[in-house]
Amino acid sequence: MTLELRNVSKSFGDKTVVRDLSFVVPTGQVFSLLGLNGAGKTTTIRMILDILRPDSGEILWQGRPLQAHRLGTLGYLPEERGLYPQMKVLPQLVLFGRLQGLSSEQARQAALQWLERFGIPQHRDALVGQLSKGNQQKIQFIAAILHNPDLVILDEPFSGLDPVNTELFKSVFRELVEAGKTIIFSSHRLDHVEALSDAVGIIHRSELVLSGRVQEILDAQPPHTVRIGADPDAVRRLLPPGADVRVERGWVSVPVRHCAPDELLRNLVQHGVRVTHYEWIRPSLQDIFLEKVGERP
Ligand SMILES: Nc1ncnc2c1ncn2[C@@H]1O[C@H](COP(=O)(O)OP(=O)(O)OP(=O)(O)O)[C@@H](O)[C@H]1O
Repeated sequence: MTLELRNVSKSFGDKTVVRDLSFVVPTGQVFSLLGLNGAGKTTTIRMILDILRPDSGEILWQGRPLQAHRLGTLGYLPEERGLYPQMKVLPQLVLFGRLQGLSSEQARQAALQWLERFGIPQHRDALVGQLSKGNQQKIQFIAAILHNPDLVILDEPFSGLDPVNTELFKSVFRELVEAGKTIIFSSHRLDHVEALSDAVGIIHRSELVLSGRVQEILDAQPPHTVRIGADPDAVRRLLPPGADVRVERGWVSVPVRHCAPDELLRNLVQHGVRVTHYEWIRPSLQDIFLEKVGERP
């Protein structure tokens, strides 16, 4: 009961864009695809959607090719807007619902519920092209999930959203997870990825360079920094000259490679320095990503 990519490759001309990609997403899990611009994420998503055919390899949902499943199995939010700007919101959502196998009435009821959930029932009769960017993104999101698909693919779902709407999208996202949906999503916002995903795959130059459960990847990293609540000068005095001591918002940070953390804490206490906080910091997903791709995103 999974989405499975087995040794999938795709080239355009002589350029290989996805090379021998394999991963498994169990039903009900959230899997994030990460990578720099041009790494091959959207191409991978398009192959899962059967918009593009892999040159080799297989893509299976519940053990069968996606085309073999009933209409409406899949919901997709594309990175580029895919709406009709000259069409009104409600008729447009009804159209999308019907294309996914709903009756007009089912599509209308679902659209009205989701417009309410996203806080924009008043826009049902507006032209889509006249809505703000964030509200168009809400319509795009509704179009992806209106027909209650089992597999939901979201390409950059949070782009163009203000902080309030980002939180709203996150809460809808969590509701989809609670409802047992399998979700594949791609985002350059690694804080969202860390907060929302069960597992990630990092694609770099067309290849999967790291994949696994987020918590296991994070737990496997040794701490790289000590964050201390204490007088920065007192900390500096107890470190070798030239140690990289940073002070940010009242916290003192020292890379682990510049101090022996246990010894530093002992020394601080022995020297009577008041320590209000002492924490070992592990690399975040953003740190791990930057290390794997070796470049800034
Ligand atoms: N239809 C196509 N014909 C030729 N090259 C293509 C085609 N589609 C994508 N590419 C190339 O494949 C590479 C991967 O593109 P893709 O859109 O999959 O990257 P991405 O990881 O989604 O990037 P981004 O984060 O910028 O969306 C890019 O170099 C792109 O130019």
